[in-house]
Amino acid sequence: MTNINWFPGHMQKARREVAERIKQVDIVFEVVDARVPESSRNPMLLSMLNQKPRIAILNKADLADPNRTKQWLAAYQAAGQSALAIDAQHANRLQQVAQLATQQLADKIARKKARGIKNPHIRAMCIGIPNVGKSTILNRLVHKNIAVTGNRPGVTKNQQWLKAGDNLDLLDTPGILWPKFENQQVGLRLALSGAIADTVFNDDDVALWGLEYFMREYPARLRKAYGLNDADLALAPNDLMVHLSDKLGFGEEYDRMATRFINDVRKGELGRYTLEVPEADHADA
Ligand SMILES: Nc1nc2c(ncn2[C@@H]2O[C@H](COP(=O)(O)OP(=O)(O)OP(=O)(O)O)[C@@H](O)[C@H]2O)c(=O)[nH]1
Repeated sequence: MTNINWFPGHMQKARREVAERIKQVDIVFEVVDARVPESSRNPMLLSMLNQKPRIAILNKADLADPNRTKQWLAAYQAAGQSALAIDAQHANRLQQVAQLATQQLADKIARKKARGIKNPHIRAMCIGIPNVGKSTILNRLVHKNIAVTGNRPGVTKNQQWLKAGDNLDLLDTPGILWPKFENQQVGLRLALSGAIADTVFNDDDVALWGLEYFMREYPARLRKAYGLNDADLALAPNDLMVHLSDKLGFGEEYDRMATRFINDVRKGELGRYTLEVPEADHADA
């Protein structure tokens, strides 16, 4: 996992580099974490795209709540945005990436064919915040086709195109954007899911926020994972944390309990979860 301190200078440089590379592709694969589809995107990408087509790839769908993933895909669809949920780790549904890109660029491909180009190639790149799985997707897509397709005119010399299918070429390095902590909730969601491991938050705050979220949204998971009953789940989150600490043998070492809870969530001990649902007016999804 890339560990980057996003100082303003870094952000500007990353932004410039990504914007420059976007110019070289026909379509952008915007990779997000399916457990935090909104919080793990940088809204600034939209302005950098300059109308360039994009496919939202909700990666790590194996860790996310399947019902909520469906809701997210429906929200994207309702907003006219093509989106796909995949599990790059296990190479699940990856072939749909190329299919969707071909569909979305059908007009452009047809125009090229009309000009006599027999097999027009689509040029694409993965973009996203750290740790969402950009490199895994890239590696999986080029897996069987590791051959480098060579430099193209107008492309920075040290950048290469990798063959990712019969008519799909991928830029060899993904574009990294910084996470955007628009509000505290965004940061807490990213921290709890482990989308971003190092944040300004301490474990106590992240764990308490997470426990409250699970009590509200996924109480049955807590019940099962920690053997809790109705009375336990009726406690205030703070009191439940104290109760859990006692129950799991951490006593008054609440910080250890907090870390344990966060790790349980991240490792999937509490099942598959998604920490946000699409808003009704999810206009720019
Ligand atoms: N469970 C699960 N894990 C995944 C999936 N895709 C990637 N990972 C894991 O997520 C971690 C980050 O994946 P990377 O491909 O390195 O992510 P990246 O976006 O390239 O990260 P940076 O290099 O930090 O920008 C790795 O441990 C991967 O194994 C997925 O679909 N499911």
